[in-house]
Amino acid sequence: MDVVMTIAGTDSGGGAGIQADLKTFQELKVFGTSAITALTAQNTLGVQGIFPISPDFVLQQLTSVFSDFDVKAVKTGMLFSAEIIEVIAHFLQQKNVQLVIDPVMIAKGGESLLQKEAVEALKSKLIPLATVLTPNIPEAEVISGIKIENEDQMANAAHKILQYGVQCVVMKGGHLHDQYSATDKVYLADGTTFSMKSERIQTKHTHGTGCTFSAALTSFLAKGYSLKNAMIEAKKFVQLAIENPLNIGHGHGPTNHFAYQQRKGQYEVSINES
Ligand SMILES: Nc1ncnc2c1ncn2[C@@H]1O[C@H](COP(=O)(O)OP(=O)(O)O)[C@@H](O)[C@H]1O
Ligand SMILES: Cc1ncc(COP(=O)(O)OP(=O)(O)O)c(N)n1
Repeated sequence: MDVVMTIAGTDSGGGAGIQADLKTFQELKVFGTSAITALTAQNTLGVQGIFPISPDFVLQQLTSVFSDFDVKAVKTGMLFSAEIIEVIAHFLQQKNVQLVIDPVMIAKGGESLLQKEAVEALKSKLIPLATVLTPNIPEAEVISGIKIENEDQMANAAHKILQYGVQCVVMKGGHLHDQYSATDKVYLADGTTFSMKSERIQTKHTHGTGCTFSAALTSFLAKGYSLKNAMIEAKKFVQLAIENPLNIGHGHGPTNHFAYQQRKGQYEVSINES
């Protein structure tokens, strides 16, 4: 059994964060472990409270898991502070794992999940260790310092981020103003690029899509898929999760982690090489 880990914050409402990651791991038949960076009191309407965990205790969780399991791949989500990022980066730089970083900054309701002064630590300490970085458009703007309104700016931002030392950047297109499609663009350090296009689902139930995508990507990497195939299957996982909503909660509801196993044979992501 392949062992994976999520280093992230909790979501008491179960749609994002640690809960979304573990549900995704379970559906993809990898063994999920975790190190929790912060507790959030959260539901589909927003984040009502944040209780950060001390950096020492984050380290204790990492040490417990790694001293016992052969962890193949790790993903990070909500990291909250520079101090927590520094502890994680110091720990992971001594480990031989594939690392997926979802640079979570702001929740859908506008609440900050990463302190502003932590962005520098993310850029200088953690991103250089990553196999893949999966920013949404606003996160890519903060990390690169480039405003993104068109494809050229997207490419410029991705190439600037690649210079921080990460091997691959996936610019997630959920926030792009495209009525018909949700296109994620993938930029690799070797200069190759491809895009993954799917139909844009008209729904408000997209809470936790970024967490779910990065957890699925981490699972497929742990199972030995190539970077490209892991990316394509992760996109399929999140598309089916959005397309088959659970319709629970009174706000932006969670996605459906069960749908991939039920319907994966019925859906293909459209790939465009360039
Ligand atoms: N309405 C939608 N229809 C289909 N796919 C979507 C939709 N919204 C987001 N996605 C997909 O969900 C994933 C997460 O994207 P995004 O919303 O940009 O990230 P985040 O949740 O981090 O803000 C991406 O693969 C994106 O293309
Ligand atoms: C604890 C926690 N982690 C991450 C997020 C953000 O999740 P994301 O997948 O980006 O989804 P939305 O915030 O856009 O719904 C979160 N809310 N909580």
